[in-house]
Amino acid sequence: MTGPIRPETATVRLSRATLRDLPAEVAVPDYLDDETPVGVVHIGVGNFHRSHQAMYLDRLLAARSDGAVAICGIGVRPEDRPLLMALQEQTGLYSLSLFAPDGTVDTRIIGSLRNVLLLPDAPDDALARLCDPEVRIVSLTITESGYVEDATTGRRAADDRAVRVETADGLTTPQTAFGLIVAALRARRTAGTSPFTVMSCDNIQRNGAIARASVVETARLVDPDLADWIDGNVAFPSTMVDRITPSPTPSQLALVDGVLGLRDKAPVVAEPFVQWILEDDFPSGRPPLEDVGAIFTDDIGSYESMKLRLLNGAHQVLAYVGLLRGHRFAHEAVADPVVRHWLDVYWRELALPTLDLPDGVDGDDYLRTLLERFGNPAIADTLERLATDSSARMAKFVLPVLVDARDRPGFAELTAVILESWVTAVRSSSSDLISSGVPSDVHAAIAGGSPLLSAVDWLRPLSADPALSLAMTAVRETFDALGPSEGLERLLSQAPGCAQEAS
Ligand SMILES: NC(=O)c1ccc[n+]([C@@H]2O[C@H](COP(=O)([O-])OP(=O)(O)OC[C@H]3O[C@@H](n4cnc5c(N)ncnc54)[C@H](O)[C@@H]3O)[C@@H](O)[C@H]2O)c1
Ligand SMILES: O=P(O)(O)OC[C@@H](O)[C@@H](O)[C@H](O)[C@H](O)CO
Repeated sequence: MTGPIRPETATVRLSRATLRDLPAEVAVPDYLDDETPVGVVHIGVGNFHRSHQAMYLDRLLAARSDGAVAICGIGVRPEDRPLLMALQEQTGLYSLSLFAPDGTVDTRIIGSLRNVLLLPDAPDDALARLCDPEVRIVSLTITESGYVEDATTGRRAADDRAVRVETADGLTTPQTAFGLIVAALRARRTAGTSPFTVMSCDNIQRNGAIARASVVETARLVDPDLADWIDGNVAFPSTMVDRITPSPTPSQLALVDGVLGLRDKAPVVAEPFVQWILEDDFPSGRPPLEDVGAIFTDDIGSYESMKLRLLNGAHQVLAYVGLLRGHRFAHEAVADPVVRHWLDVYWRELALPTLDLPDGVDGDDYLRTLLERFGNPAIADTLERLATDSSARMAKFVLPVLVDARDRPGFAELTAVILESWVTAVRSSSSDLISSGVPSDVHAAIAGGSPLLSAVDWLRPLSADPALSLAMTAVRETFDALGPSEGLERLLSQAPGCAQEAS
């Protein structure tokens, strides 16, 4: 979803030299000439990293905080080349514009990304960066599908084609994020340099454990002793990250151009809301992120579950029900009473009862804030973005709710609507982004009309529920008879909890 990369024009470009030409209301970094070291290497320099972690480090650098560090960004996929080149030309500078629901836009230039490089173009430089003793953290936003080992889905590093290729030659030329991390940890161990901490910032429950398994099992394919050393000596804290960060729309790009008065080829737009909760497990040291709003906790699991089930899970329901109701943007979908009500049913009948909320968090407040965030028209989040990579997202965000909600009243009927809306929206979508995120087993089940519950691997935990199969047939019949949009309206009137007005 990274992009768009904007074409070359004659317009003056964002650069260190043109910072002084920006209007006074655009905050600019005044720390670019200092000697602050690069202390973090980040893999996956997409939109989100630049609206979130890079912004937190920008705040620390701007405050001249002890322990502030700059970032080196690395892309591992050739598709990242245009964005990374644009950032290189701008010496890592880019604008971050926060679009508030009232239409105000707050733009600042972020300077924490000291340099960027692409692994396939500069493998030696990339490895050298990770081996620099000043680097204490290697962080990741490589999407949920980027992790190669996951006990809950049965995914194994040994089955990953790219990992197999790079480990077959002993990781002399790492190609993946995990190959690069393992090669660097091996070199640091040999050199007697303490290991860095690996920090996943992807939306995955227990992202630290999934990152650990992905690194350790990649290492095991090259050297079992190294794998055990990594397992015993490297920290993998879990994190919960939150800020809705879509790809900019053309009108947002035009607005950012107008604000800057010059051309930024790599702008980021996001909502004003931001949250970062971390497990405090950084034995090699870390920046004082708590000074700029991050929260360290011993209770990371309950923050993760809350966010993944209530926000990301609801994004899935919103996307498929919203698409079937004919909407394009998240804010349009939540303004539709039928979609809004389905969201409320998902939250109150299924997701919320499965959660132990973190101390001090009120569920009603959290949901109210989510509705405001989803309803932000200025951010213009598309349902297409939310429906991308849908099979992985349904498995990670929605399935855990459904598994834990099996004894809830109305479970079969509500789950049937969620699953059938997903399949129907995916089947009827003309978007390549949406259909390419659905693996072949799901496509085969959809095309062959075979029962979804037994055909799709990640749905197996629900496959032994005959009431659910029956309810899914009933939903399909309603969609066939009335069309999905009207069908959703009809089914809503029969859904448990819908007599109560959505709060
Ligand atoms: N965008 C958001 O609102 C948001 C909010 C919270 C968390 N996140 C997390 O950040 C991730 C990235 O989101 P984004 O908005 O930056 O997306 P993006 O499309 O802008 O960037 C994705 C990045 O991931 C990299 N990537 C994808 N697959 C990879 C793989 N197999 N190996 C290595 N790198 C890979 C890409 O090269 C790119 O750099 C999400 O999947 C999610 O886990 C995003
Ligand atoms: O980016 P993903 O794949 O984790 O999920 C899609 C959206 O739900 C997600 O990007 C949210 O916008 C984000 O998690 C908000 O913090």
